[in-house]
This record gives sequence, C-alpha cells and structure tokens, in this order.
Amino acid sequence: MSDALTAPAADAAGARPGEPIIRFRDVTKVFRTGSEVRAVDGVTLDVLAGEVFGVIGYSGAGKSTLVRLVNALETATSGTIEVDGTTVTDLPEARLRPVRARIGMIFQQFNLLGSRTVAGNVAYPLRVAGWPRARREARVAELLEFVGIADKARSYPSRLSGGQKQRVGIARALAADPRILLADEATSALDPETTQDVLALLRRVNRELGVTVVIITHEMDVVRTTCDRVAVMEHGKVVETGDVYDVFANPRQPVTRRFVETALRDRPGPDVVARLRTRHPGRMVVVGVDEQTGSSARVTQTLRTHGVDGTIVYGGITEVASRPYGSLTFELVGDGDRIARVVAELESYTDVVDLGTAEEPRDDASSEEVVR
Ligand SMILES: Nc1ncnc2c1ncn2[C@@H]1O[C@H](COP(=O)(O)OP(=O)(O)OP(=O)(O)O)[C@@H](O)[C@H]1O
Repeated sequence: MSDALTAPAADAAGARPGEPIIRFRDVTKVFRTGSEVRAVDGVTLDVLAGEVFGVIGYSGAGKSTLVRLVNALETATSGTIEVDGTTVTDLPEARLRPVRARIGMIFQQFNLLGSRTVAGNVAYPLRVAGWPRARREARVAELLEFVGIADKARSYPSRLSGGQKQRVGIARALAADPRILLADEATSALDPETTQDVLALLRRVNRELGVTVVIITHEMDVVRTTCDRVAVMEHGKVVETGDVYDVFANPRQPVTRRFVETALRDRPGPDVVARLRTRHPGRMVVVGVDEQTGSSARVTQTLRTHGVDGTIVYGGITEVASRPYGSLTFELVGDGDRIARVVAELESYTDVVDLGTAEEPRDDASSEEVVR
C-alpha cells in the first residue's frame, strides 16, 4: 500500500490542528411533518481540527441530522454552524459549494453508482469539478492505491465485498482533498473483521492526511478503538462529551454508562457474581486497572507485599483510545487481616468493588452499580 497520497494543503484561513473546525452554537432542527420532531435540540459543540470525533446515540437520537447540518444537507431551524471559518447557516446555495468541496461524506449503504466502475465512481466528483482527464486519472490511481483496491479499478460495485465498497466510498470522499470526512454509520453494514479494517483506514486518513474525521455510530466499540473525543446524543441533545478515555473511565449519564458497558464486558453482572460465589467462596474484589492509577503490575505487587494469594476469577483489560483499561475480579485467599490490608491499599489508588464472601456478601450485585 502506498503512502503517496498528499495531505490537503492547510488553508491560510482554515482551522489549525486543535482549533475548532466545526462549531455548533445552540443549534436546533425541527422537522414538521404532521407532528413536530426536535431532531436536534439546542446543541453547542466544537469538533477540533485534526481529531477523530465520535457521535454516539441510539436510533433516532439525532446523530445523522446533526452531521447533515454540517454540509447543509439539512438547514438548521435556529442556531449557527461554522465550518472551517465559514458560517454555513443561511448561506445561499452558490456559496455553499466551496464549503461542501472541503467536506467528504461516506454512508452505511455506500451510495456508489452501480453503472460506473470503481475508477468511474472515484473520478465522478472530479469530473463534476471539471478536472482534466489526465489529472483525474492520476488522482484516481493514487486514491485507489491509498485505500488498497488499485486492482479493482475496472470492476463494478456489484462485484465488490462490503469492505471494498466502503473503500471506494472513502476514495471518492477524499477525491477533492477535503479537510473534513463525515462517516455516517460507515461500518454498520460490515462484519466485525471488515469493520476493523475500515476503521483502521479511517485512522490512516486522519493521521496521514490530517483530515478531521467525524464518525456517527451506535457502537461504543467503534468509539473505543477509533475516536479521540466523543459526544453522546439522546433525544436530540448532546448529553455528555469528552475525551474517549475519560468518558469510558467516568461515564456520567445513564445512557453513556449503558454504551460503555456494551464495549467493556470486564465487570461481572449480578448473575455472574451469583455463579462466581458458588465456585469461589472467598473474598471477591473487583479491581479497576488502568494506566494512571492501578496498573496490573501494581495490583499484583500489593497482593505480594501483604502475602495474600489472589486468583483471577473474572475480568479483562482492553484498550480504550490506545491505552489499557479494564478490571480484574480476584478471589483473595489467606488471613482475614491481611486481606483487609490488601483491600485498603487497593482502595487507596484505584477503584475497588468489594463483593465480600459467599457467606457474607457485600456491595451485592443486586445493585447495578457493582457493574460500574
Ligand atoms: N427528513 C425528516 N423528516 C421528518 N423527520 C425526520 C427526518 N429526518 C429525521 N427525522 C426524525 O428526527 C429524529 C432524529 O433522526 P436521525 O436520523 O437524525 O437520528 P439518528 O440518531 O441518526 O438515528 P438512526 O441511527 O436511526 O439514523 C428521528 O425521530 C427521525 O424520525
């Protein structure tokens, strides 16, 4: 795979890395089709240049509408949206064109033209923009190389797998050197392995080309592996936003907690705790493991210092935003006082849920809070 694709030249007037490239200010979108739907409700949000930003929410939360406001596929009912220095709200169609040229978009259903070859699909926006043939062909060749399907240039979309179709979609979206790529559920129609390949490609688009990527998804795993920051939407509102790692470590809203639980299955739920107690009668503790507070080496050291044996009976450590995160559930075996000292020491530096013993259960898992 070639790295030959050149990064888009930073516009002198455009946002520099770390500066807001998309700014929503108190944006509302109301659809009036019989009844009134506030698809987006008072959203204020910045997406920063150079980041991969995730927007997560359940179906109907308003994610697609929010993102379609960016390239003015929808018009806001109130509020303002600024894209790379230009206020797009209420901009006439002719003046939207240069703004849209800087925004690429990919879709769940790929939206390829079935009557054109792969090369024809990627060339299409360049043809519309009036690029001469030779320049167009050179650009298409380097784009197909970049996304890893140069050998499919003459194939028709119907002959491609879902992952290959999405690569064509990405190549087409990148054709005119956008500064922003909007990905609306771009991996939702793909199997898990292909999903990972396409997400890795989106990360390359971000890192190697410097394109700001906005990913809409209902899967927290996509956020966990791919995004730098995330906004959680519910009923048209952004209810929580922050660095992905922080949101995973400290989800504030119930909806965020539910999403986090779907991506981290490291903590035993009530049913699992009940089963664990039948096999492990000793004192069980769930110990948070992360980079800053409780590395697994430090936890092991604590057990060793106090001469307590710990058997791992449940748990898992995964990566959140490329950093270790998870929990381990131990059954601690040994002298009661020593175990108490271990628990106290663990509690001094990391998050601990003390489940007690089978005979004397504590923090019982009947409470959902045990989970997180
Ligand atoms: N063109 C439209 N006309 C009327 N209502 C709409 C329109 N587009 C979206 N809505 C409504 O706005 C709300 C938000 O829809 P939106 O598609 O933005 O949500 P979403 O979070 O992207 O959900 P999904 O993942 O199902 O697409 C929903 O109630 C939807 O029915």
